[in-house]
Formats: sequence, C-alpha cells, structure tokens
Amino acid sequence: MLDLDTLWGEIKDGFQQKIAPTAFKTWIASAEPVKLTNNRLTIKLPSELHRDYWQRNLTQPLVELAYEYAQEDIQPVFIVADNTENSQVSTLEHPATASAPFSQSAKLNPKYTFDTFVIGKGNQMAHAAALVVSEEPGVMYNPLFFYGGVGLGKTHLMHAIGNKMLADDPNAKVKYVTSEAFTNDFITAIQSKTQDQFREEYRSVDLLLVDDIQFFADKEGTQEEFFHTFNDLHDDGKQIVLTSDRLPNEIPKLQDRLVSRFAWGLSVDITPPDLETRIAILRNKAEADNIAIPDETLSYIASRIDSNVRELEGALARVHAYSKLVHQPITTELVASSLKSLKLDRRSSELTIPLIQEKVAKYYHVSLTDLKGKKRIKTIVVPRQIAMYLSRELTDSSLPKIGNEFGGKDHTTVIHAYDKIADALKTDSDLQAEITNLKTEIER
Ligand SMILES: Nc1ncnc2c1ncn2[C@@H]1O[C@H](COP(=O)(O)OP(=O)(O)OP(=O)(O)O)[C@@H](O)[C@H]1O
Repeated sequence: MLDLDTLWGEIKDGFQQKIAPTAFKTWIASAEPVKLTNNRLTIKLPSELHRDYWQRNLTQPLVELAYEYAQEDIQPVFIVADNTENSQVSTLEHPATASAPFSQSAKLNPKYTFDTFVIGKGNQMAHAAALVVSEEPGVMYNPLFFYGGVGLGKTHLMHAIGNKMLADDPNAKVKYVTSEAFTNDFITAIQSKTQDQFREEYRSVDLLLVDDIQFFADKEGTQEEFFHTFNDLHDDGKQIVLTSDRLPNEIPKLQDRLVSRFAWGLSVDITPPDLETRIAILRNKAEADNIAIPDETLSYIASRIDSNVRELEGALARVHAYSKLVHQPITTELVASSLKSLKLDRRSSELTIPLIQEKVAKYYHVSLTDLKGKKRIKTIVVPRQIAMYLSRELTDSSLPKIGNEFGGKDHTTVIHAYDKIADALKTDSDLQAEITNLKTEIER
C-alpha cells in the first residue's frame, strides 16, 4: 500500500537530484502533497503560476519518479491555494527568437541574484514569475510587471532575471534603466539629434528592465517613445520587465494604450515580508557579511522593523557599526540602545526641510519652485501641505522657520496645513499609505 508521505519524500529526493537548487526551492519545496487516492496524487500549489509551471514542466518527471519508486502509474492533480487574488495572468504566447551576439550593456548589481533572494509569502509569486521569465524570456509573461511599496525587492528580482539570463547566455543583450534614465536618454537624444542611436540602443535588446515607471506620469513625449520601444520589443518576442510602486491603471496620466499593453502579461504584487521572512532575510545578510549575531537578537530587530527590507538591512548595518564603535558583541541590549541613539542622531542632523521638500516634490511630480510657491491648484496645494506637515513631524524646526523655508509663509499657514493633513489622515487610507511611503523615503 502506497503511503503519501513516503511517496512524496521519494519524489522530492528525485527532483533534488534532477533540478537546480533555486528551481527546487521555488517549485518543489513550495508544493504540498494533500492526498493519495486510487493513484491520484493531489498536490497543493501556492499560485496559478506555480500550477502552470508544474503542468508544463514537472508533470512528466513526477510521473517518472513515482513510477521508478512505486512501479505504479501515479496521476497528479493540482489544486491552487487561495491566495492569488492580486495577480492577473494572461497567457499571450510569443515564440522565443534566437538572440544575436551583442556587447553587454547591463548595469546589474551582481549581488541581486535568485540565490540571495529570500522567498516568503509576500513575494513568492513574484519570485516564481521572475524565475520563469529568466528561463524562457519573451515566452510566457510579457511584460512582467512587479508592483508594491518601497524597498520590498522589486529591483532585486529584476536584476536577478538579468543576471540569470547573462549567466545562461553571456552574449544576451540586457538593458536595465530607471524610468528617469530612460527619460533623460530620450531628452539627450532629441537635443543631440541622435534619436536613431537611441532607438537602436533600446530596440535591439533581448531583455529590457525599466524600474519605477510611475515616474513616466505626466511625461507625454517619453511615454510616446516608450510605447514604440515596447511594441518593437514585444513584436520581436523580447522580454520586458517593469516595476512600479502601484498598478499601471493607478499611475496618474499614464496613457491608456500603455496601461492596456502592460496588462498583456502578468502583473504581480510584492507585499511586506512577515516576521519569519524578515528574520530569514536578516540571517542571510548577517551570514553574507560575517556578522555574529544571536538568533533572539535577529528576531528582536525583525520585530521592530516591519515596513521594508531596505530599512531592515540598514538597521543591521547600523547595529554592526555601533558594536564595532563601542567594541562590544551584538546583543539584544546593544541593539536596543544602538537603534535608539542612531535614530535620534539622524533626526536632528540629517532630516532637513529641504530634504523633505525634495522628496515630496519628487513623489508628487511637482517642481520645488511650485512646492514652495503660491499657486493654489489642488495638485500643488496638497503636496505643499504634506511637505509642511512632514517638516513639523520629522524635524525640530519652529513654525516660523518652516513657513520661511516655504517661500516666506506665515506660521498660521503652516498650522493650517498641519491640521488639514492630520485631520485627513484619520480617515483617508490612501493618504496614510502615501505618508508612510514618504517617511520611509525621507528617513532612508
Ligand atoms: N526577499 C528578499 N531577500 C533578500 N533581500 C531582499 C529581499 N527583498 C528585498 N531585499 C533587499 O532589500 C533591498 C531593497 O530592495 P529593492 O531595491 O529591490 O527594493 P524595491 O522594491 O525595488 O524598492 P524601490 O521601490 O525603492 O525601488 C535590497 O538590498 C534587496 O537586496
């Protein structure tokens, strides 16, 4: 009589011999055997994307492995765990085309690989999609669109795709840009009349990675150019990967035709890591940087910092620096005092009103002059009030000083702005999220 656990154990062992560790971690370790009746093996998978991958690539090996062990024909049945409501899959297929030998132009961070990425609930699907795309670029999910809050690993995954593709084929042409760099390149091309070179550069790649495309908002000309770049690459079956802090249809002033094209592939969100994942990320990082730190102290840091991974890594680096400074090993007490004192130092010395103004202006796509000016248009007034609010929250500056920094406004204007935002924050969840994002950006 075949027993579920033993059979699954054998199948897992078999896969471990057959496929690479990253693939094993992504596809096999995340699968859960549920039952075995009449030689039908029910397997629960974390998402539809995982199910598609199993059906396409792993079913046959599974049947063979099961037969090797049990001498029986086992038929797998896949069910999907119910946690994929945020993802939109469309299965437009495009044949992959052979890549030409181009010179490499990617500026990828070599540390951002699949191996150094910790998989958790909030990023499991994004990670799996990234792996599929790196293995078969231009075939399944094109474009692949990652969205989510700051510092959650979107850029990391994007680079991991590029790094994997180059490891598999060093001649592949991979280009990584932020949307701002794309815009700047485009403007330079117009100014220097080198549009042809610009097009050649962007339309001859095998993989185009564009980070933070929310900054395309309002830039008509750039969007037009990007539309054509996108079409050319997509028509040629070249892979495009995009990231943004929100879904395409939530990006203000993003042309409808871009929004609809971005929906052709797969959009997948990344949500903040849970406690276990945060601890695992910290442990990996501590090991990679040779930092000796007890488990309970790792848990303490992970429980204190829950917003984003960049902050988590920053905290570990600060604690490490502090322990060297005071010549003491890292303990929970040391961490508590170092996080506290460093936070206070930072508050008084680095957080200035101009820094807050710069970040707020960038976030809402308004100019610094307008932010500090007198225009009464809503799209400028609200960011101005938010910048005043944050100046009062995050610095020790007096009301008159804040008013002064905003083009010589009266302190009553600052009080009014502060109250308005504080009031709206009680009920407006969008505003709450924006303020949280901004604080993270400012305190980064
Ligand atoms: N799951 C993870 N495992 C390991 N490291 C991670 C993970 N998620 C994020 N990181 C690390 O956190 C840092 C921030 O990640 P990243 O820059 O990719 O964030 P992002 O989502 O692109 O943020 P932004 O919107 O600000 O561009 C990086 O150093 C990255 O390596």
